[in-house]
Amino acid sequence: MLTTRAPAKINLTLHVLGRRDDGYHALESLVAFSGAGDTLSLSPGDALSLDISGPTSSAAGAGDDNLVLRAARRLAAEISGLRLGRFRLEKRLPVAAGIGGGSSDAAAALRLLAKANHLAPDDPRIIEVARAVGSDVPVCLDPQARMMRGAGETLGEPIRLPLLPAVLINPGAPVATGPVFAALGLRPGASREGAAHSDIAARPGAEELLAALAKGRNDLEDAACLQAPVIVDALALLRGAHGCRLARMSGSGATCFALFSTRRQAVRAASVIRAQHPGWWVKTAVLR
Ligand SMILES: C[C@](O)(CO)[C@H](O)COP(=O)(O)OP(=O)(O)OC[C@H]1O[C@@H](n2ccc(N)nc2=O)[C@H](O)[C@@H]1O
Ligand SMILES: Nc1ncnc2c1ncn2[C@@H]1O[C@H](COP(=O)(O)OP(=O)(O)OP(=O)(O)O)[C@@H](O)[C@H]1O
Repeated sequence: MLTTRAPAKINLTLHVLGRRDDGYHALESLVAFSGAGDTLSLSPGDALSLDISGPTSSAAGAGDDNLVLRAARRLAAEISGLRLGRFRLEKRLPVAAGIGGGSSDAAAALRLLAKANHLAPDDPRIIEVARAVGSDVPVCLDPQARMMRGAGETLGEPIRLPLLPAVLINPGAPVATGPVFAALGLRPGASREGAAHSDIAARPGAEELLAALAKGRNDLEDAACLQAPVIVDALALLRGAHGCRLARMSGSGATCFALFSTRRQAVRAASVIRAQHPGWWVKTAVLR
């Protein structure tokens, strides 16, 4: 049996530069990954199936449209004779949460199928299938911090992040990605004003990175807050936490993250928020 982790994707910045003629939005985003994630295993075989368990399995669904199965079927359509098998997904990440849980699961499925079939992880057919399954899937194929551009298909070199103790919180309101982009009201072909994204060094120091992040933003935050006003409360809680250096929403929401100087501050903030909101998903993480 082959096993891999499907870590949460965090958009440390997310700038929307405009809307392309194909309807997708042109982005610039510094993406990082957290230790929190799902676990996916594959017992290689001829028939394709998926068993799913874990606290958020019912929200993700085990049907044919699960992104694990969609990715596997698409790769099988590309590569005749592809060895498939029985996937087991332990689903822990909140669903429709702005942290790319489904995308990370799809990318994990492609990594496992590559291994089971002795394909290079960067085989062009795998990359093509990743793009077709979802905008966030390519960046999740090799989950390391990097810049993501275009609609998600253009990836920079890995960035070695400094130690960044973080807290991730999800207040439990699912947010669908399409309507949040649509709420920006951009016509195809439109471009947007806004400060350019700061350059990020290959190995930034902590203060250097925090200064670059402070100049950035998440352009989907306002639209997501209108759909799920509880995000405003989540951000306020993080910003008020002792030692919080920066708090922002990830992706199209509703998960928000905060960065701290020390792990102790992050642990303390998480336990305070957990006590105030026992129903929320609250995790400490080190971003990479
Ligand atoms: C917001 C992000 O999570 C940031 O990383 C991604 O851009 C979204 O990635 P995703 O959830 O994998 O998105 P997809 O499943 O490809 O697209 C969902 C919907 O979001 C919109 N969409 C997505 C990506 C993009 N660059 N522009 C868009 O307008 C499209 O309406 C699309 O129908
Ligand atoms: N394995 C999966 N895990 C989570 N959601 C899945 C999965 N397969 C299919 N889905 C469906 O995909 C949709 C998006 O879920 P996901 O958790 O990936 O959203 P997200 O965190 O907002 O993603 P992104 O940050 O990429 O926009 C949900 O409506 C869900 O039902």
